[in-house]
This record gives sequence, structure tokens and C-alpha cells, in this order.
Amino acid sequence: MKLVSLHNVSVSYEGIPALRDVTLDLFSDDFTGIIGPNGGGKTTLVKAILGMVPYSGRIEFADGISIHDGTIGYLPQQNNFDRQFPISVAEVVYSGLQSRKRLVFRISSDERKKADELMAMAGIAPLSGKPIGAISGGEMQRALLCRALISDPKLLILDEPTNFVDNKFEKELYEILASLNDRMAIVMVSHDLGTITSYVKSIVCVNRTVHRHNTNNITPEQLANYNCPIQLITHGDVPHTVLKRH
Ligand SMILES: Nc1ncnc2c1ncn2[C@@H]1O[C@H](COP(=O)(O)OP(=O)(O)OP(=O)(O)O)[C@@H](O)[C@H]1O
Repeated sequence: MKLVSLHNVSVSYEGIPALRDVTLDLFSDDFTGIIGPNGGGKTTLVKAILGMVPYSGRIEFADGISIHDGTIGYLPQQNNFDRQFPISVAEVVYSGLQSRKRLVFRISSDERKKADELMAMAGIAPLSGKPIGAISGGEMQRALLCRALISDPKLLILDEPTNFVDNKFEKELYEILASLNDRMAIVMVSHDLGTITSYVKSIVCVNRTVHRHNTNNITPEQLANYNCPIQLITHGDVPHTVLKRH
């Protein structure tokens, strides 16, 4: 089932195009990696879907999917999050419920339980009362994952979720995402095609224009043909990417 359809979507910043004429469908069973060179427009694509940047063209959402009610969970790139804000880890997680226009002090016991379960899954239960200024980047990333999940989204969008995360949690994270994919679509921006390729089911190349590959097995020729200047370097069976600036 189609969850989100973009029709001829373009985004410009101060007159400079970041995305041009993008037509793309996202489906309810997707586990999709969004890849592309630095500055290619990956974050802009995600922000357009979330209504965070003005765009021309049309974005359609399936019934029951909205950017306003928590049915789309979002883990932003961490440099966009203000760590000086004086709230605790648990409050960060609860803030994922705010799109439902609920106030923090009205959190139900079920929601508290859910937050506790998510924090336990992400390995940050002991940190729940700590201020976010006093935790590490990787711990913050885990908290933001819980925040994105607490509203039980049907679509989970993650922008570079493995920034700041150690190898152990990176692997854990991909496994958590693979199991969540039974009940939600997952769209993940990543620089590292080599690592994500064994988890994702499809790949979207973004370099001002967009091309969707309905496979996780992608060749350098395909990347070149679709204006995606990423080099694949193979070590054994695992391709690694080197991203070219342009
Ligand atoms: N708020 C903004 N104002 C002006 N230009 C912007 C803004 N945000 C992004 N851009 C520009 O738009 C282009 C696309 O940026 P975007 O962040 O979407 O790329 P990206 O593929 O996510 O990059 P990266 O891999 O470096 O995170 C870049 O040239 C960037 O400099």
C-alpha cells in the first residue's frame, strides 16, 4: 500500500534548487535507504515529506497517515537538536507524543510504561532522569529513536541515525529497525550504503533528482546511470561507498 506519494516536488533555498521535480512513492512495507552525495538533497527530501520546508508540487498521504498526529515518526539529524534545552532523557522521549497536542504532565501510565520499554530496548533506561546536556551523543541518538517510536508511527524516518553511535549499537539499531519493519515503513538516510545494504529492501538515490531502486543490490553502473555519483568499493562481498562532492 502506498503511504506517501510525491508528485513533481521541487525545493529551492534562496533560488538555488536542492530538489528538482521529484516523483516518488513510499510503501507501507518499505525498508528504504536514502543515499546520495553530500548536499544532494537527502535531508531536504525528508523535510519536504514532513512539511518542514516549502515546496512546489504535491505530496499525498494515505488515509491514516499525517505529519500532524504522530503517525510519522522522525529521528532528525542530531546537529539540529538543541542539547542545551533543560529537559531529561525521559522528557525527550515523551515529547514524541506532543504532536497529539498532549501536555507532558498528562502522560498516561500506559505511555510511561511504553517509554520505559523503549528506553530499556535502546539501553538507556538508567539514564531516564538525566538532563540531555549530560549524556553522550550516542545516548542522545538512542533517546531520539525512542522519541520517534513512542507515538507508534506507521512510517519511521531516520536521518543519519548512526552518527555518534558506536559499532555495537549501530548493529543493534539495524536489527531493531528490521524487526519494527513488520509493523511500520522505515526510511533511513545514510551515508553508508555498504552497511545498510544487507538490511534495507530498496534504495532511493538522491542527487537533486531522485531514483528509486526496488532492490538492495545495486551496481556502480546503475548508480552512474541515475545521476548518483557514489563509488562502490567492494571488500569481499560487502560494497562500501565513497561519496564524491560535487
Ligand atoms: N536552510 C538552508 N538554506 C540554504 N541552503 C540550504 C539549506 N538547507 C540545505 N541547503 C542546501 O541545499 C542542498 C541540499 O542540502 P541537504 O541538507 O538536503 O543535503 P544532504 O544530501 O542531506 O547532505 P549531507 O549528506 O551533507 O547531509 C545543499 O547544497 C545545502 O547546502
